[in-house]
Amino acid sequence: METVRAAERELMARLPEGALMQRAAAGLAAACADLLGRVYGRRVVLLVGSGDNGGDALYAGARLARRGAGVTAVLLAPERAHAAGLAALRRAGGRTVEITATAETDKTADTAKNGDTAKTADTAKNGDTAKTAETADTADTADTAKTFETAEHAIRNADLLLDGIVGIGGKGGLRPDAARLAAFADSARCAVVAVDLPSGVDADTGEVRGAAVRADLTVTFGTHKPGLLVDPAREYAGSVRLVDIGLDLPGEPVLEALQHADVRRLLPVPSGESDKYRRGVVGIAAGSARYPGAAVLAVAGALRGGAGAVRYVGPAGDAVLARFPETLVSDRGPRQAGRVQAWVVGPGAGDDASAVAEVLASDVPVLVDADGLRLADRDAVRARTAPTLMTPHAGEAAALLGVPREEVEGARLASARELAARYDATVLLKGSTTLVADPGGGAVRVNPTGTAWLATAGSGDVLSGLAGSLLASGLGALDAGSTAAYLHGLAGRFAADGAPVGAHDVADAVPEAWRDVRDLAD
Ligand SMILES: NC(=O)C1=CN([C@@H]2O[C@H](COP(=O)(O)OP(=O)(O)OC[C@H]3O[C@@H](n4cnc5c(N)ncnc54)[C@H](OP(=O)(O)O)[C@@H]3O)[C@@H](O)[C@H]2O)[C@@H](O)CC1
Ligand SMILES: Nc1ncnc2c1ncn2[C@@H]1O[C@H](COP(=O)(O)OP(=O)(O)O)[C@@H](O)[C@H]1O
Ligand SMILES: [K+]
Repeated sequence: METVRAAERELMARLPEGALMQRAAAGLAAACADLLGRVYGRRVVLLVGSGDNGGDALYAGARLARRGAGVTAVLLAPERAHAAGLAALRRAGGRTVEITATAETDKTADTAKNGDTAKTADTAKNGDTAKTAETADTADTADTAKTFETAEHAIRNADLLLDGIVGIGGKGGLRPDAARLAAFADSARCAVVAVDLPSGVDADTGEVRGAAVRADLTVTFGTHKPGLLVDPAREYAGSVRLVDIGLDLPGEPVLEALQHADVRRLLPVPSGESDKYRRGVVGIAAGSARYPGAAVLAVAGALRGGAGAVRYVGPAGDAVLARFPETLVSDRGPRQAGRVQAWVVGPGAGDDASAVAEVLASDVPVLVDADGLRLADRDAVRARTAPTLMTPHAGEAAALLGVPREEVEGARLASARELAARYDATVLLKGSTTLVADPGGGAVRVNPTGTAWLATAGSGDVLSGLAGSLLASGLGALDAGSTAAYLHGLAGRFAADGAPVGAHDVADAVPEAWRDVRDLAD
């Protein structure tokens, strides 16, 4: 987030004080109004932390109050709440509930004990304040419980809840009092809007440590924070709306997502001079007596990926030919199977280590999947001169990294990068958010088309064949992996259309995905 902060600093130096926050708050209030439909008479609750994220919530609350909403701000650290934002809310007729900090978790309780009369004066002046913290001496456990109870009551009766606890300034997991408010937000019946990002998620990595707010909508400012696009944080964010506050972000982004127009530019299209060999031949070394279906599905994907021919090597030749008579089947090992422009090795391959070693020793691009990942020698992968694309799911990535699966699922971005660095290979990490990372660093590609309907046995085999075919037709590993994931996701959506499908249905829908990209780009 340092780039965002630097861009904000630069812009703030050129703008009148508070202008950026006003832009943010205006966009936030507009998004809330859209969600509410009618603003007048609605009950809006703001969860307000001690930083500028709370300030955004307060200013947006003031705007909604001016349009007739009944707005209550729950102040997590009343003495440190954004002063101008709070004043604006009060001027607009908003109410406040002041959380008395749990003594052992927040030093502001001590400040209060020293006689913080400003708070009392404020509340007295503003007669509609729900909590009356007479003197600081009453800041005991019972008082704390009471303020939380008041907050919970307000949240239970709200039509809309804004989470302004922390934004990009949040450090580590939410502290206990903030976590308690996040839990209230979780049980709220109304829509929850996160300000900039759901409190408790890491803006840079998408990691979630401990409690975090689950939002229906996140209104984010200036730029999509990388964490909002990667699970698990993505799930906490709900849908994401970007408010342009005029930031000019320098440098390379951490994440990027292909769009239709990008994919169309990448898709190989045969020309007048093409023949089947010039379009590229992809070799599939997959399947076993136990898992012949993996070979069939990988070939099914490969036939739809742009290569001019698919060569199959392995013990499932009969099954492959029965389904796809156009396949060139060889009963010899990969080394003797004839020339290919790229290999796919591993799906359903069992323990055939020699096929994996032979393929890795070739000088053409190689995609390693499934069993192949376990059997691939790391030094052999690192020593390759042609590109290597590895396509693990979280469990396979965890085994390669020597960590529990949950660790990969909780830190997808870091895991994909780490694996790419260790193997000096491009890594496509499959799952709820598919990421493709190059070994040299640079922006990681996040696939925007995925759907949970793809979580069906064998759909990874289809993806391998598809990506291998794109490698054979000349795309680099990053482009082949991300283009395949894009088409695969679309194909999953078209095939499923809201109902369960098998992996072969996904393969059958790839041409439809291809046409969609070609026809709808721009
Ligand atoms: N800059 C700009 O121009 C613009 C910025 N904008 C907005 O500002 C936001 C960034 O504001 P920010 O930098 O004030 O930090 P913020 O996210 O409010 O958090 C810091 C506060 O949280 C606290 N805290 C920290 N960790 C915590 C935890 N684990 N659990 C609980 N509390 C924790 C921390 O407490 P402390 O550590 O100081 O005790 C501190 O008080 C940004 O996301 C966007 O919304 C927009 O208006 C556009 C213009
Ligand atoms: N929850 C999910 N949301 C979106 N895509 C998913 C989800 N779960 C799995 N997928 C996708 O489904 C495919 C499953 O592949 P994989 O795990 O290799 O299964 P298999 O080995 O059975 O083929 C991958 O493309 C993966 O990204
Ligand atoms: K927030």
